[in-house]
Amino acid sequence: MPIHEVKHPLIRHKLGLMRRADISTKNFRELAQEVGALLTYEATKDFNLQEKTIEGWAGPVSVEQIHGKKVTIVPILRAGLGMLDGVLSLIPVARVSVVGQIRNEETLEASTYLEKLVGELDQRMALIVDPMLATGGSMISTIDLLKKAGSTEIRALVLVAAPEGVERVLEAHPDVSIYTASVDDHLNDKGYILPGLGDAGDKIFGTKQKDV
Ligand SMILES: O=P(O)(O)OC[C@H]1O[C@H](OP(=O)(O)OP(=O)(O)O)[C@H](O)[C@@H]1O
Ligand SMILES: O=c1cc[nH]c(=O)[nH]1
Ligand SMILES: [Mg+2]
Repeated sequence: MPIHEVKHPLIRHKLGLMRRADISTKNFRELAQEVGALLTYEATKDFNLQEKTIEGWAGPVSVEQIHGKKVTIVPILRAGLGMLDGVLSLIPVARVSVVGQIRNEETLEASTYLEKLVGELDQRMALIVDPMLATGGSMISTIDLLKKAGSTEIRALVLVAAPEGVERVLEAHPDVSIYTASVDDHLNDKGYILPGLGDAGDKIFGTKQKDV
């Protein structure tokens, strides 16, 4: 199923806390990382395991290890950095590929300003992280460039998604799975998600909130 709205009570509760208008930068940051980790838990639940015998405290013991899964985490700058540590807390050996996308606030078109990808993309699952999937432009542009660079297996982790954006992304890239804490109601006339979180980048970095 390409869209996974994760209904776990911890995620629902934490996302509810993030929606408060008066949330502090500190709390927003902490919760973005925590929900990022919980989405990672869900997005990796089909990873294959292989058995291995190791030396345990009482002799040889058979244990399970994740098999053959190299991962690159792809935070979309800026706001994606707000989830990166949460994902790394569960996949500490993952390589990080950084993509900068900025959305023109008038046209809502995304443009790429940084592309720093790790090697062997054809052998890695790419986990794109960005708190917000609004029109879908930033996500589509990121998936386009990852595929051009060799990625074949891509999953996207977003805190909140707009139905309009989900539809656009899945139309352009039906092979990509999206994991989100919520598919919200709709976009407003400025391309912001309602009820949404407001401007996630501004909340994470403590920059001035724009009039959304
Ligand atoms: O789905 P879209 O319509 O493309 O909108 C979503 C994008 O907009 C925000 O980033 P923004 O461009 O504000 O940059 P920032 O992360 O630096 O704040 C957000 O973090 C997503 O990347
Ligand atoms: O609702 C939105 C849409 C785009 N970017 C955000 O930070 N929030
Ligand atoms: Mg922003």
